[in-house]
Amino acid sequence: MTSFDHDLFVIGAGSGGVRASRIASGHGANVAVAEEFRVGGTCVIRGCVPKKLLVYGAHFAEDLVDAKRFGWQIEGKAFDWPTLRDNVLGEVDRLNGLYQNTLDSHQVTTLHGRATFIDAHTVAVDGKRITAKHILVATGARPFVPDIPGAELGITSNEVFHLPTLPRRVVIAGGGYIANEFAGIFHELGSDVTLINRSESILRGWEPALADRLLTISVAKGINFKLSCGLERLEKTADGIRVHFTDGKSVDTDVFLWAVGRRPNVEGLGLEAAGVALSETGAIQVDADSQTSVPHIYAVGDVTDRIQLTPIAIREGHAVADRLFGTRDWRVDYSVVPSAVFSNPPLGSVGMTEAQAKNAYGTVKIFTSDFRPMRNVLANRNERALYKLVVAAASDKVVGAHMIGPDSPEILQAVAIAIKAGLTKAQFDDTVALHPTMSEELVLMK
Ligand SMILES: Cc1cc2nc3c(=O)[nH]c(=O)nc-3n(C[C@H](O)[C@H](O)[C@H](O)COP(=O)(O)OP(=O)(O)OC[C@H]3O[C@@H](n4cnc5c(N)ncnc54)[C@H](O)[C@@H]3O)c2cc1C
Ligand SMILES: NC(=O)c1ccc[n+]([C@@H]2O[C@H](COP(=O)([O-])OP(=O)(O)OC[C@H]3O[C@@H](n4cnc5c(N)ncnc54)[C@H](O)[C@@H]3O)[C@@H](O)[C@H]2O)c1
Repeated sequence: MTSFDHDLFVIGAGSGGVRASRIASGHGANVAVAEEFRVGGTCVIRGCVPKKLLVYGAHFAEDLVDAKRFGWQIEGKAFDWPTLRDNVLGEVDRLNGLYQNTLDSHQVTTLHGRATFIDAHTVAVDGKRITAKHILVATGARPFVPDIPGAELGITSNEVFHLPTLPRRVVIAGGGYIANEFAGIFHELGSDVTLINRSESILRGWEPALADRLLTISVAKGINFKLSCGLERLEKTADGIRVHFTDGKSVDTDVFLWAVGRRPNVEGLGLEAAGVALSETGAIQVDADSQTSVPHIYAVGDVTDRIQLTPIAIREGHAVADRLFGTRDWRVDYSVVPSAVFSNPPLGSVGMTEAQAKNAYGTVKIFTSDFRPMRNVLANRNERALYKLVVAAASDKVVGAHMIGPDSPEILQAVAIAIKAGLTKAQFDDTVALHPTMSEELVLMK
C-alpha cells in the first residue's frame, strides 16, 4: 500500500474548496488546502459579498430621495466613496479571518501558495512536494478580457472594489450579471454609466419580459445603453479612456469595466501531468459526481463551468467530501437552482422560463402580475414590478417563477422551496395571502 501525506488535497480555498475541506476533515480525513490569494475565494473576497454590500450602500441614494415623500427632511446629504469602500473591505477582511478560522478549527492544513500538479498523486506548492490519495481541484474562474487593442486599460470585477475615487464616468462591457449589478451601483452613487453589449438585449437566458423590464427601468433612471455594439479598441487619453466602437463612434470614460464572462482557472495547473481532461470549452470535464477523467481527482465549482454560483460550488464540494469520506453518496440536483441579479431593481428567477417549459411540456399556462409596489406609489416612483409564474398545463405544477421588483431575491428563495417541492398552481392559490406585501401577488395571480 502506498502511503500519502494527505487523504485529500484541495487546490483553491474558495466556496467549493473550503466546504469540501471542512466536511472531509469532519469525516476524519487528513486534509490540506492550498490557496494562492486569499482564503474565502471569489465570493467572499471579490464577488457576492462585497458586491452585495455595495448594492446596499448605493441604494441609500434612492431611499434618501424617497424619504422626503414620507416626511423626512434630510439636509446636506453627501456620499463618500472611500468610507463605503473601506468599510466593505474591512468586512471582507473579517470574513477572510472567519474562513481561515473554520479551516483551522477543523484541523485542515492551509498552505498559502500556488499549487500545481507534478503527477496524478503529487502537487507542488512553492517548491514543496505533497502527495495525496485524492485531489480536488476548486480553482474557480477569472474575468475574461477580450483580445482587443488597449484592453488592458479596462479593469475587471477584481479591481472594481478598490477604486481610489468614485469615477465620474463608467463604461461597462457586458449584459449579464456583473454588468447590470455594477451599472445599478455606479448609477445610484452618481456616476454617468454606459452599458455596452454585443447582443441586442441584456440578460440572455433570463425570462425576456423581465430583462426588458430592467432595461426599460434602467433607461428611465438615466443609464445609457449601447446594444448590438462591437468594440474595436480602447485608447488612453489625457483625462481617461476613449472607447472606440466598430461603427466608428466613440465614447470617453474614466473607468472601463470588463464584465463579459468568466473563464475556468486551468492554465498552469499542470493538468496534463496528471492526465486530467478538459471539455471543449476549456473547463475541467467532470461527471455527475464531479469526478474527472482521473478517478481519484475531482473538480467542483466554476472551474468545471456548470453553473457559476456559490451555492452550487458549495454543494458540489460537500457532495465530493461526503462521497469520498462519509456515509452518504449523493449528487447535486441542478434542476431547480434559484438565482438573482442584484441590479436596481433586482431580479430573481427559479425553474424554467416560458420558452423552456413549452419545449419540455408542450402546453403551459402563464400567470403574470404587473404592479406598482405600494412604497413606490407613495414615493412617486414610477417603477413597476413584474412577477411571472410558468405552469405545466397537464400537471398544474408551477415549473418556473420569475420576478423583478424590490426585494425579489429575498422573496424568490421562498418560492424556490415551493417549486422544488413540486407544488401546483392550485396549491399556490389555496395559500392565504399575507397583506399588504408584494409577495402576496404570488398567491393572487388569476
Ligand atoms: C463580481 C462577482 C459577483 C458575484 N456574485 C455572486 C452572487 O451574488 N451569488 C452567487 O451565487 N455567485 C456570485 N458570484 C459567483 C461566485 O463568486 C462563484 O460562483 C464562486 O465563488 C465559485 O466558487 P469556486 O469554489 O468554484 O471558486 P472560487 O471561489 O473562485 O475559489 C477558487 C480559489 O482558488 C484559488 N486558486 C486558483 N488557482 C489556484 C492554484 N493553482 N493554487 C492555489 N489556489 C488557487 C483562487 O485564488 C480562489 O481563492 C459572483 C462572482 C463575481 C466575480
Ligand atoms: N448575482 C449573482 O449570482 C452573480 C453575480 C455576478 C456573477 N455571477 C456569476 O459569474 C458569472 C460571470 O458573470 P458575468 O456578468 O461576467 O457573465 P455573464 O455570463 O452573466 O454575462 C456575460 C455577458 O458578456 C457578453 N459577452 C460574452 N463574451 C463577450 C465578448 N467576447 N465580447 C463582448 N461581450 C461578450 C455576453 O453576451 C453577456 O451579456 C455569471 O455567469 C454568474 O454565474 C453571479
